[in-house]
Amino acid sequence: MSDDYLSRIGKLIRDARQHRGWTQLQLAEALNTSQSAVNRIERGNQNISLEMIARIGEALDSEIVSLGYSGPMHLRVVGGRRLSGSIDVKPSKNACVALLCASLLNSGRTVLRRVARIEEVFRLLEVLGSIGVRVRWINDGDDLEIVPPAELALDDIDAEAARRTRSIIMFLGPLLHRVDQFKLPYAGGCDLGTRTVEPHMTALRRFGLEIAATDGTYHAQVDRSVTPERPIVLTERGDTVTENALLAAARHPGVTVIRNASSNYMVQDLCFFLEMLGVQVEGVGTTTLTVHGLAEIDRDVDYSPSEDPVEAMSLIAAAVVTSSALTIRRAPVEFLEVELAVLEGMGLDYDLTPEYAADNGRTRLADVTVRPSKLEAPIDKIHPMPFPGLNIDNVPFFAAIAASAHGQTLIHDWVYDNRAIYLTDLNRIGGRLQLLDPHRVLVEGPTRWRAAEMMCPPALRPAVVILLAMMAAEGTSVLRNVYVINRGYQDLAERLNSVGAQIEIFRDI
Ligand SMILES: CC(=O)N[C@H]1[C@@H](OP(=O)(O)OP(=O)(O)OC[C@H]2O[C@@H](n3ccc(=O)[nH]c3=O)[C@H](O)[C@@H]2O)O[C@H](CO)[C@@H](O)[C@@H]1O
Ligand SMILES: C=C(OP(=O)(O)O)C(=O)O
Repeated sequence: MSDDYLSRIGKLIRDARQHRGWTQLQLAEALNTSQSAVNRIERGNQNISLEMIARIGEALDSEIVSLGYSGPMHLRVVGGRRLSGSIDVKPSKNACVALLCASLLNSGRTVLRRVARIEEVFRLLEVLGSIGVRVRWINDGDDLEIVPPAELALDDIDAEAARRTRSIIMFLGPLLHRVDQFKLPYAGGCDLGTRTVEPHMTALRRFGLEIAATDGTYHAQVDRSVTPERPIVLTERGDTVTENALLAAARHPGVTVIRNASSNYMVQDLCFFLEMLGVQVEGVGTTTLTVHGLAEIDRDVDYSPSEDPVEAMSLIAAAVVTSSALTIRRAPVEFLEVELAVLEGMGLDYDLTPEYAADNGRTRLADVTVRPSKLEAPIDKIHPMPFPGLNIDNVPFFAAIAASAHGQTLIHDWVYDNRAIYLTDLNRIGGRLQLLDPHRVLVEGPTRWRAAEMMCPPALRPAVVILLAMMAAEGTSVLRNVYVINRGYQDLAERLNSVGAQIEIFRDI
């Protein structure tokens, strides 16, 4: 094996070990070897047999080091199959990433239940692990346990992992209370055009944080004499900016008022978690949040993030485009009300069970049963608004649904510069979408989807929309490089197969 291979395998092993929250010594004991041998393997300084790679994979319960699993992942979709039965919605990516950042506020042990095993979470766990936070999957890998160290090793931050996620920006709020001076790599995420971080800087400046951005790095400096005496007025009602302000306010020992706050699902989950940490938050679900912060937080807490409304919408769309009868269980209906009202207007035949509480005790869930329906294009355009409007991340699914409906639908994504453009990839599998300008697409339906082979667009929701259309297209399609889908959905292919889809996963070796 060449040295390059050895160091790549060594890095995979180190990452898998850190995912499990194991020390090198623990892994050495499981393998009946010495800690120095594990250290050499991880540094790529040790020739390693195939048998040893397999044993390490087994010990760490990680496919990362399984042979043949290192290349990009692709999907082969045999379309034209109806779905049936029921499928559960998983906890949301966006709440999970906010809560992982929020765990940095707490010196105690944070347990997060049923955290989605998705790439976005994995990247943040790599970052947390690299700065010395003890993170490990417990209870058969269902739940996460997080224990920050007394001192964070911020100089050792895994910059590569950090740059692959936008959520790293939410480290700023918690970190500004822990260190006076620090560096963070620039935030990444879906390629959706320019996504400003200026609103974050404006909000956090009120807590004394000053940022200079040079060479792909944010250089942060905290002036502890600055505190938010007056209300913080957000210049845009963004989700992560609201969360960052909440995270900063949580450990500001005083009252912080945040106006024009997002009241979206992930913000609510974060507020419920903060309350569990002892931080009182008034106004949850409204656009004014009043936070009674604590200088120190040291509690052992156990929290269950709520289900993902965007995943629920994806599954509803899967049923619609494949003309299937499908029950989507544990859908957070409160965050789907406008979406369901629009679908009802288009003629969707569906019903809802009585509501029940999510495991966080607060979010309202219901099971949605969707039946095959003859859909008509909506009279008015589909456009997003901050909650309680139609969720921006659900807009792409309306493109697929509109393509199944009779007539023309105008989709207006005023938020992102690129996302509407990616929707026109649907034309390569039989869609009739016309880009009017970068924000507006006219969709003509109904569509006779046809199988094709293509690359995923570099954005999560449009990529899933392509997958759904492939499921509706007769014949075999191939969707290449689905990392972007795995950023936000756990085992999507397997779960869709469990309700009748035929999707095969394959990888380059
Ligand atoms: C990790 C996470 O939670 N990500 C979500 C979060 O990202 P996040 O909070 O990072 O969203 P951004 O800050 O990128 O905002 C989205 C876009 O909307 C614009 N904007 C936003 C609010 C507003 O009132 N006016 C305005 O113009 C921003 O300039 C930007 O272009 O919110 C987005 C919008 O709901 C969602 O798509 C993302 O899934
Ligand atoms: C845009 C999205 O996410 P992120 O903010 O993580 O890029 C999304 O979830 O569709």
